[in-house]
Amino acid sequence: MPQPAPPRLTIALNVAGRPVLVVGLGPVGRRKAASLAEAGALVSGIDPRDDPAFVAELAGIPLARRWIEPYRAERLDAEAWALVALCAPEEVNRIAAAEAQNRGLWVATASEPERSDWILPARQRLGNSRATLALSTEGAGPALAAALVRRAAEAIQPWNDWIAAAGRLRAEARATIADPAQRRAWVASLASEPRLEQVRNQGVSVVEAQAREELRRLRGPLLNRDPLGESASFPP
Ligand SMILES: C[C@@]1(CC(=O)O)C2=NC(=C\c3[nH]c(c(CCC(=O)O)c3CC(=O)O)Cc3[nH]c(c(CC(=O)O)c3CCC(=O)O)/C=C3\N/C(=C\2)[C@@H](CCC(=O)O)[C@]3(C)CC(=O)O)/[C@H]1CCC(=O)O
Ligand SMILES: NC(=O)c1ccc[n+]([C@@H]2O[C@H](COP(=O)([O-])OP(=O)(O)OC[C@H]3O[C@@H](n4cnc5c(N)ncnc54)[C@H](O)[C@@H]3O)[C@@H](O)[C@H]2O)c1
Repeated sequence: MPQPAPPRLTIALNVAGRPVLVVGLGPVGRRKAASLAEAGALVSGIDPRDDPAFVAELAGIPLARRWIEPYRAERLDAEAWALVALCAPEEVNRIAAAEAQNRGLWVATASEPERSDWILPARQRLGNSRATLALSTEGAGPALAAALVRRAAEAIQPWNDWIAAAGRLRAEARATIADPAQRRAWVASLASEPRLEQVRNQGVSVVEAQAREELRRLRGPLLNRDPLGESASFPP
C-alpha cells in the first residue's frame, strides 16, 4: 500500500515586488490574482477573453499586466519569479503545469490540488495587526476552510490588538533588558495564560501600560550606556 503523502508545510511567503503569473482569469483566477496583488506581487494575468462582461469583472483586480491570448509557455519565462497559479480549464492547466514545473516554477493547480506545489489556504486578517490566521484543508473542503477560519478568527478576536502591543513591548524589551535569560523570560510572559486572561478582562491598553511599567523596573545596564558610544559595554 502506498504511504499517504505527509501533511504540507504552511509558510508566510514574501511576494512583494515579485512577478507572478495567473493563467485563466475566471472567478478562481481573479480570486488568486487579488490575493497575490494584496500581498504586493506584480500579477500578470493571461486569458483570451475580452468581452465587456469579463472586462467589468476584472475592474477591481490590480493586474500589473494582462495578456489577451491563450496561455503559451513563453509567458512563463518573462512573467514568473517562482509562483504560477493555474486557473484555466483542466486540460490547459495540465499542459501549463508540466511546462512550468520543467522550468522549476511552483504551480498551484486549481483543478487538481494534489498536483499543486502550493495551495492558498483560507485566510483571515486579525484586526489591524499584520497577523493572518490561515487554514488549509489541502483541498478536502475549501468552503469549510473559509468558514472555519472565520470562526477561529472570531475566537481569538480579544487578542487582535495585543499582537501589535506585544510586538512593541518585545522590541522595547530587546532594547532595555540586558540579561538574555531575563529578557526571554519576560518576553515569554507576554504570551502566558495569566497575561492573556488579563488582556481579555482588562483590555489591551491597561495591560500594555502595566507591562511597560514592569519593563521600566527591569531595565538593565543597556540603557545606561554611554550615549556617545558603546564604551560602557565594550571596554577597550
Ligand atoms: C480557501 C480558498 C482560497 C482562495 O481560493 O482564495 C480556496 N477555495 C476557496 C473557496 C471555494 N472553493 C470552492 C468553493 C465551492 C464550494 C466547495 O466546493 O467547497 C469555494 C467556496 C466559495 O467560493 O465561496 C470549490 C473548489 N475549490 C477547489 C476545487 C477543486 C477540487 O477540489 O478538486 C473546488 C471544486 C470545484 C468544482 O466543483 O469543480 C480547490 C481549491 N480551493 C482552494 C482554496 C485550494 C484548497 C484550499 C484548502 O482546502 O485548504 C484548492 C485546492 C486550490 C486552489 O484553488 O487554490 C477559497 C476561500 C475563499 C475565502 O476565504 O472566502
Ligand atoms: N468554480 C470554483 O469554485 C472552482 C474552485 C476551484 C477550482 N476550480 C477549477 O479552477 C479552474 C477555474 O475555475 P473557474 O470557476 O474560474 O472557471 P471559469 O471557466 O469561469 O474560468 C476559466 C477561465 O480560463 C480562461 N481560459 C480558457 N482557456 C484558456 C487558455 N488556453 N489560456 C488562458 N486562459 C484560458 C477562460 O477564458 C476563463 O476566463 C477550473 O479548472 C475549475 O475546475 C473551480
